[in-house]
Amino acid sequence: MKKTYKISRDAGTLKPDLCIIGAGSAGLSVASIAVSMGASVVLVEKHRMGGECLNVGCVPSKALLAAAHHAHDLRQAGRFGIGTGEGPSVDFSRVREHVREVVSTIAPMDSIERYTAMGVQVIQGEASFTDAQTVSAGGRLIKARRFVIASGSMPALPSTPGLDQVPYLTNETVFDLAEKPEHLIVIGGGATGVELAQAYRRLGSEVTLIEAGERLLSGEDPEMAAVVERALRSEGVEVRTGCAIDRIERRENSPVSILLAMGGDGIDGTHVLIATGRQAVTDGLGLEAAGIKTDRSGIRVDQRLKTTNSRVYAIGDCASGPKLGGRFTHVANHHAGLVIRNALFGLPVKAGDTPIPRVVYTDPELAAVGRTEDEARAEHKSIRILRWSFAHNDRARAERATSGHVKAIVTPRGRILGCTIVGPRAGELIMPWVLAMTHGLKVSDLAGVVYPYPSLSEVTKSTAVEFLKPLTQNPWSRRVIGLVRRLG
Ligand SMILES: Cc1cc2nc3c(=O)[nH]c(=O)nc-3n(C[C@H](O)[C@H](O)[C@H](O)COP(=O)(O)OP(=O)(O)OC[C@H]3O[C@@H](n4cnc5c(N)ncnc54)[C@H](O)[C@@H]3O)c2cc1C
Ligand SMILES: NC(=O)c1ccc[n+]([C@@H]2O[C@H](COP(=O)([O-])OP(=O)(O)OC[C@H]3O[C@@H](n4cnc5c(N)ncnc54)[C@H](O)[C@@H]3O)[C@@H](O)[C@H]2O)c1
Repeated sequence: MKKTYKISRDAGTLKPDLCIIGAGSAGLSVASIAVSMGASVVLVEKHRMGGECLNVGCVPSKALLAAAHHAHDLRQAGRFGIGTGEGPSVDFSRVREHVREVVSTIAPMDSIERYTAMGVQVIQGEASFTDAQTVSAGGRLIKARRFVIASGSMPALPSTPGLDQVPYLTNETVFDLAEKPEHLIVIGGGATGVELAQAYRRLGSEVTLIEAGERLLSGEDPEMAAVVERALRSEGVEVRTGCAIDRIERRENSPVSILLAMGGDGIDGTHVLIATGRQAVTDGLGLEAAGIKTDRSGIRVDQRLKTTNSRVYAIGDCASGPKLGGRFTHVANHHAGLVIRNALFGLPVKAGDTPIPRVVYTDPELAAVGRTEDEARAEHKSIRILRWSFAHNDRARAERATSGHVKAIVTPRGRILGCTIVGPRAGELIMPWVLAMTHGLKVSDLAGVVYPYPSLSEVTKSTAVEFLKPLTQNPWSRRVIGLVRRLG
């Protein structure tokens, strides 16, 4: 389709409606929506189109997990009467090929060619503010009506003594492994650490997972995260929580050895993966020249996602502010929509207004939206907890995947405050709860919908019906039944 706008040029200076820095999930979303609405857009990327999610984050990690789950299923096949002899044989270089193929089948969606064809002007190079209204990139100056910084995040390395003396992996390098790590030590028990620990264990590595805090997945409901932790342990992942690392060193027979502050012999491994969190990418952006302030978590934004320079927004992983929703691709995409509304149409927006789901793609998966039990108790005098176990779901029984349960938190009047699901396909099953919370539906609304039998989705109904049970025990209902009986 022919575009009706032109990027105005003034002695080589580009003057688009929007200049976006970073072509990861956040930047690409803003670019594609803005250009489809008729805005002129310049998009600057210094490294790979698609950013972290496509190249070194969500996509390769889920592809690796898919391979690992297949290996696991083969080991479990005997329970279904299927013989697999010696169990799976894992060819790591072919697993890496599979991961690369998945990335490369999605890559064209994020490519320079596709965005250029849409009408976006893509500049390859590092973008840097030269003053409050100008960015320099790829030898061009850009004076946009509005700027969007979507520069993402990178691994935050711990200051552990000795780390710089050993070869270590991060999410930026781990997917390049072509050989099985005989003993992988994963440092950090957040989503990255637990997903990759399970993936490598299922692919046949010995895995030790070291977490400084008292438990894995510290942001999630403790009893639900414990189900994931138990699953990891039962598969043979050595989980060490509450462990402060004193130093890392290379020993004669071990490329990496972790020495704990509590003493002991140390943990010897062949590889170490650092999964200790993220830090926003802010270096090289020239933020000071543009009057843009940062804090420890990233580029400071208000609820409209505006930085301390009102022409400039920051979104996705690089942004820092209350209630932004966490570092997820779907949050980056959601921020993109908010910026479009505010920057192009002048409409009021407020980040934090929308319930944001989060999913850890282990087996069992853990998915959550809204408050955990502790958070709800801190805010509300009275709450009700509704539970339903996958052990009571016929489809889960048929598939022999009965570990886990749904835990919903509601007010006494049935307003949904939060829900966490740990169990098979929890990431899909969380959606009715997200929909209900987004549109202010009550838990009784979820009970009043017909669900197909036998489906996992029936756990939603079963959980919601728990809310109605006390009503059915009300003496009034017995009286009404008695009255109707007497009427014939
Ligand atoms: C192992 C792992 C698994 C994950 N799995 C999931 C998942 O399953 N689901 C989920 O929702 N999230 C997941 N995430 C998080 C998700 O990857 C991020 O939240 C998401 O990629 C953030 O997108 P973004 O656009 O903000 O940043 P990025 O994708 O990091 O993009 C930023 C881009 O900006 C570019 N850039 C930076 N500075 C400049 C500059 N000065 N000039 C030009 N370009 C610049 C960078 O090169 C980069 O391409 C995962 C993360 C990891 C590490
Ligand atoms: N499925 C998903 O959506 C998914 C998957 C992976 C990552 N992500 C996102 O990426 C972001 C980063 O996740 P992450 O897991 O890398 O980081 P994280 O910050 O969520 O977890 C890091 C963990 O490392 C621990 N830690 C820090 N320093 C340590 C040390 N020296 N020794 C031992 N433990 C230490 C912390 O206590 C914490 O539990 C998160 O926002 C997450 O939401 C999402």
